[in-house]
Amino acid sequence: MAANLLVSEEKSVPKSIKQMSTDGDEPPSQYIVNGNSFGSEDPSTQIPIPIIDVSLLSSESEIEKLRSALSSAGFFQAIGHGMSSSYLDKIREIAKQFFALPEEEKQKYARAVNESEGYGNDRVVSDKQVLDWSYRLTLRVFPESKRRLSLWPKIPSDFSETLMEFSTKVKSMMDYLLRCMARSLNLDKGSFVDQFGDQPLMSTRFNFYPRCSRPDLVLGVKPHTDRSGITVLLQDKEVEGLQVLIDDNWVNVPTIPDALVVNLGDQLQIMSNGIFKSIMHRVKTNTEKLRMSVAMFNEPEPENEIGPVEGLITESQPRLYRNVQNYGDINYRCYQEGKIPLETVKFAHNSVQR
Ligand SMILES: O=C(O)CCC(=O)C(=O)O
Ligand SMILES: [Fe+2]
Repeated sequence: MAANLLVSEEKSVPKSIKQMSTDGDEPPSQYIVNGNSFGSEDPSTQIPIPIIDVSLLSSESEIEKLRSALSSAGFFQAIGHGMSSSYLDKIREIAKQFFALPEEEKQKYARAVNESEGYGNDRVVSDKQVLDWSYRLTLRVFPESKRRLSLWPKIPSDFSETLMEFSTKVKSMMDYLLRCMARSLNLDKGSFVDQFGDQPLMSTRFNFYPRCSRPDLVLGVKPHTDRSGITVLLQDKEVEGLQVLIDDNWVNVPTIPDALVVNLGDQLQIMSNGIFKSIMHRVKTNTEKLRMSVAMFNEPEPENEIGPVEGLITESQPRLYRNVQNYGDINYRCYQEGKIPLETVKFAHNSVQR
């Protein structure tokens, strides 16, 4: 069934986004978002984006701020994470240098059709799919044994070393945050992080969004929730574009140069029995400036069965989700079939609770 939905990625778009961007072309129909533009954009709606100081999370007041941010929006800007401004600039710099390489050089790391790792555009899974106005380089960083080093750029020469170091730092921040999240709900501190297992999957995605002549019609990334457990995002230092859906309004996430955006993915919504939210987000395009970002996604070992933490299942808050294995596959299949992945793993209340 699903295989029928796969279309040839090569055939789908004749002219590259880069070329269309340079030529100022009117984007072709495959890129036009119509009909599914749920949520409204009202610049007068000022919803403040929570800021959490990671270095203060030993205090009860900051933990409470964390709980409140994750249970309302599932999302915050992290400061006090120990990575300096110049260090974060170094990460932005390797992204910038890679994307500035001639296309021919970048193609050495091209993503194979129907694979997720490597350099290229949006992965095409359906004829009906609206395409993202972006290029990305996706690389698995953990477990180390699953790195495909042939896809790691040789230029700039410090790319691999810089990425390995950044991944290690982000991973340890994520593990710490997962413990704090459990603490914020009065759970054992391993309640979430232990579900990731010994060999969680962590990938990085370098995103590059060229200028676009029709930001009113074309998105850098379509509305989605992340399939991960937890995502950390380094935004462009100057150019905004990320928006989150809060109370049916698309809210801009301002760029704070030293902050890392943290958002939960679907698998934390499952583990927290729906208390924490996996936020819907998207990326806008713009006519003036290109934008870059670096996302790190961490998700449980696929063989691990994950599910709502027992302590969060109560009479007033019954089990919302069933236990699942390999949520990544479920998410991918749903995406192909146009279903909302989290809806398909909801617990049927007439079955026996485990
Ligand atoms: O570029 C961004 O700001 C966000 C990208 C994103 O949501 C993703 O890669 O999943
Ligand atoms: Fe995302």
